[in-house]
Amino acid sequence: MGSNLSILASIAIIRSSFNEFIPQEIRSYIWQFSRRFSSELTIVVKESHEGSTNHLFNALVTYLGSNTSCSPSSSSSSSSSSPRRLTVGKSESMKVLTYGLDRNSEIVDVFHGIPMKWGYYTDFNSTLRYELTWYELRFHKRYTDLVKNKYLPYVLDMAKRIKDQNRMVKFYTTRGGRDGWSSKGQNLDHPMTFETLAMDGDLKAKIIDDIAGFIRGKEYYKKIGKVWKRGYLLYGPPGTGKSSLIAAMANYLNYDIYNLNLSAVNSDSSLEFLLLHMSDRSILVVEDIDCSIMLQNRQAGDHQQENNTQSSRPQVTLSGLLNAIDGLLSCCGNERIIVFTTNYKDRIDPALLRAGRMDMHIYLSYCTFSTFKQLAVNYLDIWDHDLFNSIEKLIKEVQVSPADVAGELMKNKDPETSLQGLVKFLEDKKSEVKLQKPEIKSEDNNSLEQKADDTAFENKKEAESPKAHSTSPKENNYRVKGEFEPVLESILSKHGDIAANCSLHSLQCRSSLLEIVCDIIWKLQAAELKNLTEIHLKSMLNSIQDLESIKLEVGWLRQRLEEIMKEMDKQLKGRNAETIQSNSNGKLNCFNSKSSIDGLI
Ligand SMILES: Nc1ncnc2c1ncn2[C@@H]1O[C@H](COP(=O)(O)OP(=O)(O)OP(=O)(O)O)[C@@H](O)[C@H]1O
Repeated sequence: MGSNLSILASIAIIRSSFNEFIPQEIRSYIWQFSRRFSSELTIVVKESHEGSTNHLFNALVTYLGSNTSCSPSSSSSSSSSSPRRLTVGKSESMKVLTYGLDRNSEIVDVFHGIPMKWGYYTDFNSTLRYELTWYELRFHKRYTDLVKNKYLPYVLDMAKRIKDQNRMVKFYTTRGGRDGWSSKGQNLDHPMTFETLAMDGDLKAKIIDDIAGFIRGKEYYKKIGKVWKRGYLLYGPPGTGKSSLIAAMANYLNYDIYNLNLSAVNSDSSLEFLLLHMSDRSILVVEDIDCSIMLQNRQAGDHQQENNTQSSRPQVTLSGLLNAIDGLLSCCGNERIIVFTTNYKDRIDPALLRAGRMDMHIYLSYCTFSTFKQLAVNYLDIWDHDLFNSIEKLIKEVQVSPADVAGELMKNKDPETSLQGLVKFLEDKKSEVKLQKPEIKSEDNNSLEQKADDTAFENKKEAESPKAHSTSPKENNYRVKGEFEPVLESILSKHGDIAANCSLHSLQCRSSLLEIVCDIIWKLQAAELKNLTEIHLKSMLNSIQDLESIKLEVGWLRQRLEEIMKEMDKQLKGRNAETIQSNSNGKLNCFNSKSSIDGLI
């Protein structure tokens, strides 16, 4: 293969010298004469075709240009020899320098082991005062079908990919109403990549795998009859990297971002209009989906009416959004990614979150030690330091976002000073939390959220207390998400090993079931209790009944959920219809959170 290539390269050099020194007319005559005896076929690709732009010509400019600069297009199915003269330039819409064949130069592209001999020629037409340019492809006649059916489509496809890879990612925003997207789009100059994004290694690898699988999945999606799109829900506290992850995705895929501000869209038809005017290979982002519109109220009845009572301006409805995501409308685009972000996953209607709409739910957590270590590499260029041990200990004790940590690390370029600053910041946070304890415990504080915090705090305190627990997740080797560990610890401590008699025996299955229980407790004790709806409660009860059916001992939790359900019924019945419509929408607005989980764990 190597010697073949060098022979072909030498031929190309001789040909290009020949082109430089022999006049065009004589060259044409010689070629025509020699081709009578040749087994080669020549295909000519002109700049325009049937009166309009020839896309194959433009694709060749990109494809052959990239081959000359040894860029990624030299895939396993194709390799090429280098030409002697190149052109080079950079346009505003490209991230990199782009190369091209210079006039009258040639290159051999080897496709599946077969030489494809390309030449780029120009001729000045003095009558039209116009320079004609064209590419010629020469290959052995026996490969005609291969060239037509495989090679040329391959060139078109590769050129598109190379162009997409090299072009600047654009960022579009909604202009409101029927005005569509901001017309030109801004160049997205966000430097975040998966290399610089600080995140636990496994999760990062899982996300990259998922995205890579998606972009390779054209045939698979076609085969299973699904629209080629994928949804990601990014949730977690502020400053944990949701927007950064979106930027990393866009830079990895080289997809444009369409940032959809739902509150600026005044009807379902405007939303349709916007989605129809997005390009393929793009990411649709709806940030803070829980705040954008009153999407969580689907179960309460007529949305339009509901929305109109809450705001004088009509808005997008939940069914409009669902239709946009996976109704017929979604078939109008290909290779699209939809990303929702929220700080409060529980506030989103489950219909929006189900698989097929949001295929992967990604929790962005508070800063862990491994996240910190990546930030230290990014910001200070250090992999280790004497202060790392203290930081590891402190980071486990306080909840700080990667944004908080990044902010501290940015304050000083000297690692010692910067890390000392971070240690101080974490210690201050720790003592702030300690100072807040008596405040939260204050008897006369009746606010629902604080009571919920209070209970959460009590549980955390119990989990942190040095008093030995009779059963701990670690003792049982149960593995649950980090944020559930204290909850599980409290459950096991109060109720013993509730999975001991479970009919599923593997540790992994039991851990997953315990995560469901923790999730329910978490939801009950979290500050979002005021948003608890009847539908949420019913779904929790269903899960608990399923868990009981496989002998998980969660009768205590079922009983409590039933009590809450009864209380909710009582409250809803007690209110008059008008109040229900304007206020509660089936939510447990004034249920006392403390009593909902008091004594549970
Ligand atoms: N995981 C991370 N890796 C690297 N930098 C991060 C990460 N998380 C946050 N940062 C830093 O903090 C800044 C804010 O983070 P970002 O906007 O991505 O958080 P967010 O979760 O989207 O916040 P919000 O919920 O408030 O919108 C980023 O510009 C970045 O500098």
